[in-house]
Formats: sequence, C-alpha cells, structure tokens
Amino acid sequence: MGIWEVFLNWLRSLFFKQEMELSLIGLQNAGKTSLVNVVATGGYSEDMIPTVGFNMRKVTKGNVTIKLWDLGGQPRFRSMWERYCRAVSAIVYVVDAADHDNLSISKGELHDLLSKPALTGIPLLVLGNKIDKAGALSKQALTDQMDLKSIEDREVCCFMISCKNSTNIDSVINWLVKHSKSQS
Ligand SMILES: Nc1nc2c(ncn2[C@@H]2O[C@H](COP(=O)(O)OP(=O)(O)OP(=O)(O)O)[C@@H](O)[C@H]2O)c(=O)[nH]1
Ligand SMILES: [Mg+2]
Repeated sequence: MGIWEVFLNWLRSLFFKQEMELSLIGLQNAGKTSLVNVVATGGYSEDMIPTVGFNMRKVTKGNVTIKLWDLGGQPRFRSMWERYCRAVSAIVYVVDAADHDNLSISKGELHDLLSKPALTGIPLLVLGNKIDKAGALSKQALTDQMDLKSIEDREVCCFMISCKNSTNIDSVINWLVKHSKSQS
C-alpha cells in the first residue's frame, strides 16, 4: 500500500466511523457472555461465570464501534432488561436452541419484553445458539417455537449459531455492522 492510499484510508476511517449500542438479552446459560467473548476476541470457554447484573463491553469491527450491554439472564435480573434496551439500535436475543425445557419460558420473556411501549420498533436479532449440540432445533423449528412470525412492529432476523465452533458468527457481525450503517 502506498503512502497516499494509507492516508486516504485514514481519512475514510475518520469520516465513516460509526457507533452503535446493542443489548444482549436471553435466559441464563443461553450463551450471551460467550457470544461477546467470541465476537471480541474469538475466545470460547466452557467454564463461564453467570453474569451478575450486567457488563458493558466495547468492540470495534472495521469502522464500527459496538457498545454491548451484556445482561444477566437469571430471573432476578430480568426486570432490568427493558431499561437497558431503551436506547439501543438493536436488541440481540440469545436462545439455547438445545434446551427444549426452557424454550417456552424464553419465548414468554421475549414477547413480554417486546410488549413494552418504550421498545416499539427497535430491530430484533434472534440467535439460536449451541447448534453444535445434538438435538438443537432447526431455524424453522426455533422460529415456530419462539413465535417470531407474530412480531410485526419491527424488523426481525434470526440466525442459528455456535459460539463453541464459531459457526455463523461472521453473519452476526455483518448484520450488526450493516445495521449500524443504515441507522446513521
Ligand atoms: N455446547 C455449547 N455450549 C455453549 C455455547 N455457547 C455457550 N455455551 C456454554 O453455555 C454456558 C453458559 O454460557 P454463558 O455465556 O455464561 O451464558 P449467559 O447467557 O451469559 O448466562 P448468564 O450470564 O447467566 O445470563 C457455558 O458453559 C458456555 O460454555 C455453544 O455454542 N455450544
Ligand atoms: Mg452472561
């Protein structure tokens, strides 16, 4: 790369810098913190500590700086989800696609959250995680069981991912980055 090109790239990065804010929501053990780690550093660990309250992480992808609110999914933290979703460009809802027992609770919590008037219209990205596990649902089955088709007041997108194997993480990042551009 010539010096001129380097200079132009630097200028471009100054002008096209984007910022976006996201909230990661979902039941405990869904894999929210694992997703943050995989997106930020590519690292994955089996040995995770449940998030107490919330954590904030900033991740830069190209020209986009993403501020991530990683919220605790245990029942005692769910009442604060709404507060951390009010100012965001998108809500990322993580579901353990292999945990059939908790799907209806996850669906209930999602639809409860989306019913809050302050959150009307905020785009939703639903991620079915842990597809490396035997018995994980297909995208169609997850869409049906989470009743995603009934959500009509916002843009909804769904990907099936594995934080463990880094499956489809690039699609998630692309969606987020594209989304931040359409917002500005
Ligand atoms: N097999 C498999 N396990 C995963 C995957 N992603 C996360 N896990 C495991 O799921 C467990 C919970 O992950 P966390 O990222 O802590 O879940 P969380 O949603 O942040 O949970 P809370 O902070 O309590 O809300 C950990 O043991 C992870 O290793 C995956 O893609 N595949
Ligand atoms: Mg966590």
